[in-house]
Amino acid sequence: MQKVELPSELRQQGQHGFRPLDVGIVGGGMAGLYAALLLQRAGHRVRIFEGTDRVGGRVRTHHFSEESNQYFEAGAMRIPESVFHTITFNLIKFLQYIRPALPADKKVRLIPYIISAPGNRLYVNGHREDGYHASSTTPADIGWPVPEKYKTDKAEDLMWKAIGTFITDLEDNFDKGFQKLLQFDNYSFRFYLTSVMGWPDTVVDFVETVISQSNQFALSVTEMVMQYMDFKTKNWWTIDHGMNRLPYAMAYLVGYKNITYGARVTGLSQSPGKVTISAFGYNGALKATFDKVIMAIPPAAMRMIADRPRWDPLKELAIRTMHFEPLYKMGMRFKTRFWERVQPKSTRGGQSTTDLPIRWIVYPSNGMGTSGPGVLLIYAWMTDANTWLPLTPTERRSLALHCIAELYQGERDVDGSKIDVYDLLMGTSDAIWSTRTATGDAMFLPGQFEARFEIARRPEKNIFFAGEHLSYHHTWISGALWSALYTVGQVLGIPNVPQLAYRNPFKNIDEVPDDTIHAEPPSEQHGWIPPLILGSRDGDGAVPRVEFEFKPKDSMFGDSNRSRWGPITGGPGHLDDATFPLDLGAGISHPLGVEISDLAGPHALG
Ligand SMILES: Cc1cc2nc3c(=O)[nH]c(=O)nc-3n(C[C@H](O)[C@H](O)[C@H](O)COP(=O)(O)OP(=O)(O)OC[C@H]3O[C@@H](n4cnc5c(N)ncnc54)[C@H](O)[C@@H]3O)c2cc1C
Repeated sequence: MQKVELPSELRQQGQHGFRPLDVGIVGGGMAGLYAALLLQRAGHRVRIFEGTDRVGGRVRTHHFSEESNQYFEAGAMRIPESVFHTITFNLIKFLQYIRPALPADKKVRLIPYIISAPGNRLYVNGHREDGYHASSTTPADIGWPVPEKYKTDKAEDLMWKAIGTFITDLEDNFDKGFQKLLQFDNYSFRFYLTSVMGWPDTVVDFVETVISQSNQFALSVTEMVMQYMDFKTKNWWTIDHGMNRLPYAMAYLVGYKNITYGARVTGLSQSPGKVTISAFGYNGALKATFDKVIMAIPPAAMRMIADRPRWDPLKELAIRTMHFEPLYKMGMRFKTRFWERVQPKSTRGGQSTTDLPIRWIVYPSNGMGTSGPGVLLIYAWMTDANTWLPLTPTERRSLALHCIAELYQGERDVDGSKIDVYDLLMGTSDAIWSTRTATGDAMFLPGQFEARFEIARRPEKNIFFAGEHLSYHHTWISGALWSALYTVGQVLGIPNVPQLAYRNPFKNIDEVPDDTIHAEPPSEQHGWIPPLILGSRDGDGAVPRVEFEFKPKDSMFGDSNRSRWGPITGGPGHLDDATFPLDLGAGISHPLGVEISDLAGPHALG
């Protein structure tokens, strides 16, 4: 047996007499799932309450059909290979190397994501331009009216002049760099560009149009710098068969018996050393009492929990004001991957930029070069996303088709036929991230990092808070994971909880054979077996011992079951898996998940 050593904090915990905590986690997105696995790795028992019928939250792949590559990412779609995303890559490695291995349909495999490619287009104010690297466009290229001295400046060079120094500082030393950045937190990015950089408005507008989306520069300097530091990354990745694989693999490891679906948490109450969660679903109402609770939900969802303690006024202010921007995505399935066939400007992967309502067209990096149908993605942020909200699903489909038709007007397929997108369309599906849940992405307004961030992630006795918005790295999965890591540290009272990684929690991994992963406890010969459990493999050892009460909704049961009506209770010592509900029924009485509208193409509708 190899000699392995656990991080001292976890070791100490074992030596001082370990008592597993029962932790309730509200929200089965990336933050909730990651927190669950970290806690289980440290020997604690968790139960996730998820309001919808699936885990993953804003990581969501929508499949049009079972055939390969017929999907689009309604939520997260790509991971930049940059230092701030190491936590995500580490998680992926952990999932890849864990033994026993994940079932085939949960395996997570990275494939390259192409961020830009020859043939990508730029179409602004009716000007067409080869948009390969849209950010290298100059005002002169697209006839944008700017003072003479800016006419031949590339958008990316202008942007680098404005924020390059911040990014270099962050890369050198994140904490110091972030403090420096915070000096400008009260400035909107637009104000910074005009007042500190001295740019004329027209130059600001040009850069915002080509590099970003409408009104993004109203966000804080801090937010914009953090957002743009990743976009200069060269290598990007996505997950084969869809990003869904990531949360689904995590949920499998957490153990399905530790997740209750369709459970919208509507109440929280605190008593000394305990927190009681009330959840409501189509099938009934549930109350369960835990040692600690992590709220891994966005602030707007937190606001919708009316029945909860009122905390510090500044915390309530933070929950009320932390800004999220709307995001809109539509997957459009066509009979051919015409964008890869159109002559002469065909393209594989990358994205086109336009000022039309569709804003960005993302060409799939999966299935490139295959024949048969393919799926395009259109993607709009903030004000550009809002445009879509008042339209009906059919109007949204018509508008998107109209825009695509304008972009490919008069062009021909490699076989000589005219590109007729109306005829080629097989179906659309879209996701409006801002309607039901107010969860686009966290995008802080001026002053919000400085004044809202720390108080928002401060625990309230035994209630803790996690989620992408409580990280420095908004809009990314890595932000959600970082926030969970930090929060689990608060829960356990350990400052540096190791990430889930191929090499953790062992320090001297070099002595551990490559095919051994750290879900297996080291041997007893080291004097102590670490409390290392995972819900999928540790049987009832991983199931929380909690008191609970479940009141099934009468109408759900026929007369023969009448004797089961009324509260079902359970608690430490007599917990019975079968009675702790694993699904309260989702989506009917409390629609909570993102709205996804599926439509067939206009011709299919006849
Ligand atoms: C359109 C879009 C594109 C994105 N693109 C990328 C990308 O390319 N790369 C990248 O890394 N990241 C991307 N992101 C960001 C990334 O998806 C998020 O940062 C991350 O998934 C957020 O995870 P979370 O756990 O903090 O929140 P969420 O995913 O929002 O999870 C919260 C969960 O809580 C549940 N919930 C809410 N209220 C309740 C309640 N009262 N009771 C019970 N459950 C509740 C929700 O249903 C949800 O499942 C994108 C996001 C979107 C929306």
